[in-house]
Amino acid sequence: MTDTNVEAAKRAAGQQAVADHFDPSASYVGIGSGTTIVYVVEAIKERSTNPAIRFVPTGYQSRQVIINAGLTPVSFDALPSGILLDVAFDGADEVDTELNCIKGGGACLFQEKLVAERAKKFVCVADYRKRQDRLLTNWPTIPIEVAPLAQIKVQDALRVLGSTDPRLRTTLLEKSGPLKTDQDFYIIDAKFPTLLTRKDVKDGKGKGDGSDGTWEVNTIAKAIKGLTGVLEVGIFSGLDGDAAQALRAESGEKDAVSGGQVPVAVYFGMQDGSVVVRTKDGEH
Ligand SMILES: O=C(CO)[C@H](O)[C@H](O)COP(=O)(O)O
Repeated sequence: MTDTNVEAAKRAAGQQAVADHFDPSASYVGIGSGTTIVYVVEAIKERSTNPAIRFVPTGYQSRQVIINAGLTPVSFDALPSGILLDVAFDGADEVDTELNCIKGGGACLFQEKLVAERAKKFVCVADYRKRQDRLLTNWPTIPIEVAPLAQIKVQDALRVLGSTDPRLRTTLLEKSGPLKTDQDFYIIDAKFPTLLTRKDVKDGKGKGDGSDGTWEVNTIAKAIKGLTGVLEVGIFSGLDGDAAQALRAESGEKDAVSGGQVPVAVYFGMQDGSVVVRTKDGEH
């Protein structure tokens, strides 16, 4: 499989996700980070001539993609209180059957989570390599954003939770030192065994609470998020869904369907040119 096929898969997924979920009369649209989101923006640009739409970026790269497409960015902290985004699109590093995602391969997980939770619906777009039954199947690590001062302390705590190799992410030119996020924090990439879904735990495949060496997605996300020094964890799961739903209820949104961090749909571009859509009801 060549890179050209992977890029074609990303483009096909982006086109279909935008056709299904982008409304040209939208007011606010979230734009995630990475290489796949570029095709989402390309598809939006093909459809929209509405200059009133404001696009909310999830970091520096995302903002550049919006500007380069001739669209108008608005910073997350400039959004009026109580306003929800009509939709947020983003990529993912891996997705399981319960639509939990690993994100942060591009170090933008904190702002990506803010934007996803603020949207009436969160839609993910990815290529076939990201389509798995469980997290940490093909993607090796959980990205975690930490305060520089707490880096070593958090790495020690991750080892206690069972991470075999929690590594500080460096820049591509390793000699330049640790990679800094848009918040000027560090990223630790923590290796863990493949994560169980809620269904796996119900089916008795493991306790999922770390006591037998297995972790369920939401449980490990909560454990890592609870470590002092951690700004955010690159697991997008049902964790904050209730809070997000409460925010939507408060704003009186009737069409709110997202579970917060968990996408309503994930579009996977496949090797044969087709697109598989995964939702909570299965795949089609
Ligand atoms: O979470 C992210 C950045 O932090 C990206 O959305 C994720 O890494 C997917 O990137 P790509 O589309 O390049 O595969």
